[in-house]
Formats: sequence, C-alpha cells, structure tokens
Amino acid sequence: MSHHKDPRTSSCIYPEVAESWIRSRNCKVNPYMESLGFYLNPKDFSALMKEKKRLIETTSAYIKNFIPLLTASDYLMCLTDEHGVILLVEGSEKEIESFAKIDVRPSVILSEELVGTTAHALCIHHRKPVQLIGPYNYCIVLQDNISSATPILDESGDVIGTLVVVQMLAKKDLQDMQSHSLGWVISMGYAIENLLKTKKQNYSLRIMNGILEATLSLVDQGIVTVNKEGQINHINKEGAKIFGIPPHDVTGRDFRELMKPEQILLVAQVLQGGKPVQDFETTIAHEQTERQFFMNVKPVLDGQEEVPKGAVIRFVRTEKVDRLIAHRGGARAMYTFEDIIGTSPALERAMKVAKHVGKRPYNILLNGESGTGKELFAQAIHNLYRSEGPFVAINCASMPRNLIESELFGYEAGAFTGAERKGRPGKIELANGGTLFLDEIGDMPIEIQPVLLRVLEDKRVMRLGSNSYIPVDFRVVAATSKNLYQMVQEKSFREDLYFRLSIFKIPIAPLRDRGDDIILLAKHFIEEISRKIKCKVPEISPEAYKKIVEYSWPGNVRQLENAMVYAVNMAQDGMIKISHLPDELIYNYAPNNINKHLLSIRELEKMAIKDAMAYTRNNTMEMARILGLGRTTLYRKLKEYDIKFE
Ligand SMILES: Nc1ncnc2c1ncn2[C@@H]1O[C@H](COP(=O)(O)OP(=O)(O)OP(=O)(O)O)[C@@H](O)[C@H]1O
Repeated sequence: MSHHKDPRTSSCIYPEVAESWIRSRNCKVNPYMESLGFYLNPKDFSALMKEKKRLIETTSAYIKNFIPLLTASDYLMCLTDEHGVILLVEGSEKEIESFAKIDVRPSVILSEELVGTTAHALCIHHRKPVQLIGPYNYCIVLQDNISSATPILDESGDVIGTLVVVQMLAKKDLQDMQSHSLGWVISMGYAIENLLKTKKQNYSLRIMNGILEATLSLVDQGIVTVNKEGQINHINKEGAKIFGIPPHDVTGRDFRELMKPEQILLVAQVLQGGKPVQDFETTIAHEQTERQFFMNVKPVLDGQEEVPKGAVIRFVRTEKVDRLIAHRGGARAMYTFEDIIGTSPALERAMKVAKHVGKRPYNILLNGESGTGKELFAQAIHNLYRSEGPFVAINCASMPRNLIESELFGYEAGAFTGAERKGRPGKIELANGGTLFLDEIGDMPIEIQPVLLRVLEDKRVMRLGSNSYIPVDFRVVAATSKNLYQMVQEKSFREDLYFRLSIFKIPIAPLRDRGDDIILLAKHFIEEISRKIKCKVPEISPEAYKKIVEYSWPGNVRQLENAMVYAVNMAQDGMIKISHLPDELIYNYAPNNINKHLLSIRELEKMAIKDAMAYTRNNTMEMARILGLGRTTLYRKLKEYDIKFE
C-alpha cells in the first residue's frame, strides 16, 4: 500500500479487503497510528446512547450470559452502531484494559473513514458477517487481533449495529477456536435481532391492548370475550357492572357461570361455527330486577380457519335503544312553560299548579276543550321533570280501538299473524324514563283500562304474547276534553283508573274565559307568522281588534292561530282590518267541523282503513282481520274511497 500498488492484483488478499484498503487509503487513514482515539463528544455520545437504548440494553442483557466464557477465553466483545461507534465493551478486565490502551472503548469511532479496514467496517459495508485476521486490518495496531463481526438488522433489513468478538492473535494456542467465534457471533447477532423484534412486538401489543382496554371501558355496552373453550378472556367495565361482578375476578372463568341457559346456548352455537347472533332480546337479573338487553354474539375468526377461536358477546340495554328510537322518532317535548302565552287568572292558576306538581313524579290529568293547549302543558310539565327522557304521545281517539292495546303494551315475536318477526316495544316501554302523554284518555277502550291501571300500579309491563314483565318507570300526563267523572258515573270509564289519574287534575280554561290572553296570543301569532313569511308585522285596526276580542272562540287557541294565519296573509298596507278576518269572526258564528274528532262515519272508516294499512304495511289479510271486514269488502272500500297502497 505504501508503494501505491493496487492490492486487488494480489492473489492473497480478498477482493473485499483490497477494496476497503483502497477506500482507507483514499480517506487518508494513517496505518501507523498508535491509538485509534477518535472520540464522539460526550453530548453526542449520550444522545446516541439514548437513541440506541433498546439495542444496548438487549445486547448487554443477552451477552451477560456469556461473560464467563468471554473471560475464560480472553475474548472481548463489542457492540457498535451502524457507523462503527463503540457502544458497549464486555470481556475480562484484563482484555478490556489492554484494548483500552489502543482506544477500543465506548464512544470511540472505529469507522472505515477514520481507522480503515476492520471486521465490523466490512460487515457494515457488505451487510454480512465477516472474520478478519490481524494483517487484513488497515491499521498496524490492530494487526495482532482476530475479529469476527456480524451485522444486527432491523425488520426492514437496515443495519442498526454490529456485534464483534475480538481476540489477541498472539495467543496462538487459542487460534483453533477462532473458527468457532464467527459462528458464535452470528448466532448471537440473530438472537439479539429476534429479541429486539419480540420486544417491539410485545411493546406494540401492550399498546394495542391498552388502547383496546381503554376503548372498551368507555363503551356503555357490556362486552365479554371468550376463548373457544368458553373461558372469559376479558370483560369490560360495563359488562362487569351488568353482571354485578368485579372485572378482574372473571378472567379465566367459564362464561357459563355468568349467563342464563338461553344465552349459553347461543354462545355455544357461535363457538361451534354457527351463525352470529343479532339483537336477541334477553334479560339479566340485577338487584332483584330483570333488566332487558339486546344480545349480540360474533365469532372471532383468525382469517384462515372457519372454526371460531372464540366469541365476542355484547349486551346493550334495550332501554337505551328505545330511547334513541323515541328520540329519533320525534318523541321530544319542545315546549316549556316559557312558551305558554297568557296572563289571565285562569291560565296563571293552571300554570302554578302544573309547575308545582310537575316537578314531582305524579300522574297529572289535564282537562280542557280541544285546542286549549293541553299538549303544550304536557310538554312543559315533562320538561320540568325529565327533560332528558322521552316524551311519548298517544292519542286514544285517533287510534283504531283494536290497535291501542298493541301500541301501548307492545308485542312479542309471533304474537299474532302479521306481527313483526322480532316483536315491538309498546309506547309504555318507549316512554321508560320519561313521560307518556295519553291524549283523549276518555276514548281509551274500557277493556284496556284495567291493564293500563295494573301497569301504573306495578310499574311493569307485559308485551302481548309474552309471559314476562319488563320494569318501566314513567309518568303519565293524561288529557281529556270530556267530563271523565260523568263517564265514570255512566260506567264508560273505570272508576279505579279515574282516581289513579285524577289526583292532580288541572283544568285548562277555554280561550273565551281567558280575557286579555286572546289579544296577547293574537299578537304573538301575528309576529310569529310574519317572521315565518318574512313580512312586516301588521298592526290590528281598532274594529278588527274588537271582533277578535269579542268572538267566543269555540275552537280555542288553535282556531285563533288559524285565524291569524289568514289575517296576516290577507292584510295589506301593514294593517289587519275587519275584512281581513275569516268570515266566522266577521259574522260571529262557529265554523263547521270545529271539533276535529267530529267526523262522519265515512271519514272515520276511511281513517281506520288508512291506519290499518300503515300499521300492517299493506298486508290486506291482516288489515281485514284488524278492521273486522271480509277481504272482498276491504277491496271494495279501498276502491270506493280511492285509497292507494303506500
Ligand atoms: N297558551 C298558549 N300559548 C301559546 N300557544 C298556545 C297556547 N295554548 C295553545 N297554544 C297553541 O295552540 C295549538 C293547540 O294546542 P294543543 O295542541 O296543546 O291543544 P290541545 O288542548 O292539546 O288540543 P287537542 O285536545 O285538540 O289535542 C298549538 O299549536 C299550541 O302551540
């Protein structure tokens, strides 16, 4: 080399070594240097140690097992990074000391650019194990050594360090063993690579488990995972709560210890490769009450075999689903007492009682003519007490008699032909946690009244076709325009139900008895309508004002609202005059059909057919059964009333 000959032409030098010598010479490495002392500065070295922490700790822990062997055979073992910086040195004290003399110690940079050809430099360059006998090293100080180096690769195949075993060549008697040292260092390198991989996988798994556990603990549904033998792997917080057990106590226990036979059967079927279970309605006992759940069971598949490795079981409170359905289905109360307009003594008295009783869970009966604001009151009462719960309204007058029962109580799967396959919760179940508004309670069929009474007394409901009870917690606000007490006398309303509902009876006065409320409401509606149709709010002329106040308003607030819609739309030049009012106000007569429940038999029949059609989803056989008609008659009536299927 000192005579600038090309070492590649020599037959006794390996080409890889020859090329490395040329690179070393090009880097102006001094082969005669006495120590290798190119140190990384302490700050950079400490940053490097931090960065390589996992590699250093794993290697150090692993080579600890071989320290006796290293000491006995005078080997020195080094770990370098991918640039040749020494990170770790292990071996007998004597060896460590003698190598330290030529600066082989942590933080020294033994790169090809600085110290020329070495075993680990070649190993980094070629990404493969290398054994180098003394004179092949570029620097003279290393020429007594024999070293074997292996690269340590990460998962992407990049070199992250090298493991080197070095020995003084001087000890001739141990030279034979050197052939083994390469194999030894290679297997150690592999072992360290695998340890790093496993550690990384374990770390990722721990993180994944942590994320999963945290996620499951936030889910407000009970989730239980079981293995294929039926042992519980995991149960989330809600699951443990549902079954009333501490979560850590159940891991490893058989799920059959927790669940009921019907639930066990479903899970067992899924574990044997059966179909997943979707929304199976079931109950779980909790503190002496049976609570309703939808149960779902899904198999855990490994993507290769069809046979499940386990199952995930999910329990969702039906109540939550019902509440969601009720909410999405518009079962919300929009109005509060703030929305009730009026300052008349009659209205103020009603509001005072309603506000007072409304805050408590008592049932309330609202009594007043149609359109006086009974539903408005019911919503305001609901919002006082349980605004977050559902507000479920049912009008007993407009619902076909034979549907009221299933609407109220719900029905079980297969309760009658045409019933939905999975059964359906009734309005009472849907009102759980909120308010059930029974409008026109006087029209509740007498035969259903005792069942309703039982529900109110026992706070539990049994669906049609079922034989188990579902606990329900709701408040009834009933409304009627009829004299219920008189109906009790006439035996068309049950006395016991009447007394149950009428402890707090609130009369809602008709508009004609509410004095100044009439004009307050008229102005309120005029403003609202003008805003809606985007016009200037019109004034009321003194003559029109007089007509509005003096009219007896048989249709109450609803009629007043309609009259104002008419007037605002007719008004010109920002003024409502007499001529802009509806005829019945001008000529002071009660309009026809003021009571929306006074319908002709034909209209009633038409309504019943339409309701049955919607209810049975166009199933004519079922419609005919509900309506008590022959199918031919039903078809004739459909034609006669020109009712089309939806
Ligand atoms: N005091 C009031 N303030 C504001 N709006 C009112 C008032 N009273 C009634 N209304 C309005 O009048 C209309 C009829 O009221 P609501 O439906 O509550 O009466 P109701 O007595 O339940 O009628 P029905 O018995 O016919 O069902 C609604 O649009 C309601 O918002």
